[in-house]
Amino acid sequence: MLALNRVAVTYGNGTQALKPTSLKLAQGQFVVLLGRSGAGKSTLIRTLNGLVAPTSGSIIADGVGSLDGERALRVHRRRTGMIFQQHQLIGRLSALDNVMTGRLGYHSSFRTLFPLPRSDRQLGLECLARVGLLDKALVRADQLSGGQQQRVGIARALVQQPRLILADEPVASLDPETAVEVLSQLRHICTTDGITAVISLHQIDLARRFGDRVIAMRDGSVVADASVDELTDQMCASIYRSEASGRSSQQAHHHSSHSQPQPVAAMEAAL
Ligand SMILES: Nc1ncnc2c1ncn2[C@@H]1O[C@H](COP(=O)(O)OP(=O)(O)OP(=O)(O)O)[C@@H](O)[C@H]1O
Repeated sequence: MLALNRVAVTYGNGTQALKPTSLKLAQGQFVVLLGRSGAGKSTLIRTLNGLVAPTSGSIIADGVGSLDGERALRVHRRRTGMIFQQHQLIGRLSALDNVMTGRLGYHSSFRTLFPLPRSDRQLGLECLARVGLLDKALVRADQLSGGQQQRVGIARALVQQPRLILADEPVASLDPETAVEVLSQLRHICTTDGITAVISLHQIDLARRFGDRVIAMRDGSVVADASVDELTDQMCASIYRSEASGRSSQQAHHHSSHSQPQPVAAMEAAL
């Protein structure tokens, strides 16, 4: 549903955060991005909904075409839900009102001066029900637990009726058990609705448990791209080892210099 054709990003300060990258994301695929801090995961995620414009290359989305066009980008953004590490909820608003902010893209700025239509509120309540928080609809967001706030974040993405969900380290600030709950819920919803998801995580066990496909990044490049079935126990163990003991940068540079991402073999060195 989304194709990146040699997309590269260089920020204003000269940092090349994403080297020319070509990827195809199938509709309904649950894709996990792994990589150390600074590898370029956030940049890739932000590029996928046009928050960061590619310096070169193009992104084509099914049904809207190239995201270079303003109209195409607007339509694509409307059907792309974002989930953030720190939820980015408005603390003094209720859970439901936070969810409803996800509908704003569907209305003109003039329309949003007035209460949103009843059908939108109904949809908001349904989305809260799907994340198990219907009973918290009227509770202020800042009175919810971290896990509940993140579930409100999921509901806010869902109310957009998205084709694509992008999540930048959505469970980084949650305890391990809550992280699993939140990811299970997200995974279940994406599978049920056929939503494509691109999610950055730092835990390989979660990547393995929830992803269909794992993409590892290093220094702005995709260095490994594998289906989750190709990830063996041995490889995961070696990834943990290299994470724990610090990795050989020489080895990493060797791999990142490949113009084509390597499959599983490179995953070990990638992280
Ligand atoms: N707005 C920006 N302006 C300049 N440089 C940036 C900007 N955002 C990110 N960078 C740089 O681009 C590189 C990739 O950063 P990015 O945030 O994409 O990595 P990441 O893999 O998401 O890291 P993390 O796991 O810490 O979020 C880093 O060197 C970072 O310092």
